[in-house]
Amino acid sequence: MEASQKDFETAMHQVKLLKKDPGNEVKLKLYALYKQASEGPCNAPKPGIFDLINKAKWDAWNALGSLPKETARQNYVDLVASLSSSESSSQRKPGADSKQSGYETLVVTSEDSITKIMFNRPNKKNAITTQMYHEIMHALDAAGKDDSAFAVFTGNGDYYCSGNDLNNFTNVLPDEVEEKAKHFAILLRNFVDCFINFPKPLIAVVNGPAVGISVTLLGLFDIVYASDRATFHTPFSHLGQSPEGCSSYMFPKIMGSAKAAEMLIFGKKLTAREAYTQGLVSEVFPDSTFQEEVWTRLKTYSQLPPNAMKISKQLIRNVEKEKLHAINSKESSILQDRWQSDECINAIMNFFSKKAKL
Ligand SMILES: CCCC/C=C/CC(=O)SCCNC(=O)CCNC(=O)[C@H](O)C(C)(C)COP(=O)(O)OP(=O)(O)OC[C@H]1O[C@@H](n2cnc3c(N)ncnc32)[C@H](O)[C@@H]1OP(=O)(O)O
Repeated sequence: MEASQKDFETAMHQVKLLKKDPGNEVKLKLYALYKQASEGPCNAPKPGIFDLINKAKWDAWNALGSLPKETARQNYVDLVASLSSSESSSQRKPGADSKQSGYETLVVTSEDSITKIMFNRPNKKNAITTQMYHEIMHALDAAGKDDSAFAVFTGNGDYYCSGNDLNNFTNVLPDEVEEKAKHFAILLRNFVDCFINFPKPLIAVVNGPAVGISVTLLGLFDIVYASDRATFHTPFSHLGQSPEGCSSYMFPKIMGSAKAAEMLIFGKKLTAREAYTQGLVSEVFPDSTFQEEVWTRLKTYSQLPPNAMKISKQLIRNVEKEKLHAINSKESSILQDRWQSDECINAIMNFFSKKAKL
């Protein structure tokens, strides 16, 4: 059920009862969601650069873009619920719903036999930092072993995920480039291996635009539900890079080589409907009812016998597992070279000099 105005007001009251200061990042998130839910997209003039507090608040609100009021209200209620529940977790009975601790870039929750892994850097469009890669690997490992029926990825805020955080490649001295590239190739390979190996059904709830590695990985997901606001974009050539996440194999297999080439070589951005037509997405929902429809459906599916679902997923996927590992290894090693190329280094510098936003 979508959060009502009454739920929203109750949550506003609950915030005041929190005993622990949730920290500035969370407070900014609460502020932004509150403003978006009550007033809609940011319409206030941007504060001056020296007005630090008001600028941080404005940035947080503005980062929510055109997120619908209802979704903001729901996210606000969910966030307050997760803050309240983590405060009272010491009194909670074992087995009850819980937000898992130890994550800074994700919100990981277990509810209704579903492990939900939410990218949680909405101000940065959920770009994946090195820390986030590690947290995702950790969350997947735990979700594979816990008693949930399946795992669901989604994004907080207006984006699903803007792909690799390009800051991962900045502040590297010239004589460190080779070593860093090797380090990231190993990280990438290990990261994608976790998706190839994940033993249970893996579902993506694509709440908004998806870029780069967050798109390519979808070929390794079992079901992809998308809001009609979502887009799918892999600007590898623009960045002097090449495909990863086994997309060089999975995308041609899913959508045919001609369509895959438009995405992977030319960086063609697909709408949710196009991604559905091309077989990358299982179903598209209107954004206004997306969360309610998808989660109602997933809660029903999560009551199916978990072992049967797990065995079916493995039957479908395991035939190609070794091949996927080999492809992942090859893609990672090619990227290791690409990251050291002038094409790639210049493209990343352009992004940060704001000349070439993709
Ligand atoms: C180690 C393994 C490596 C695996 C390799 C994977 C390859 C890829 O994933 S390639 C794809 C990389 N991603 C991109 O190229 C996207 C870059 N971002 C953008 O083009 C735009 O930010 C956007 C289209 C996603 C959103 O544009 P919009 O105008 O709406 O918002 P912004 O003001 O640009 O973004 C807000 C804020 O977030 C920062 N940000 C967003 N995405 C990234 C990113 N991928 N890396 C770093 N930072 C990102 C953006 O800089 C803004 O930050 P400030 O508010 O501080 O300016």
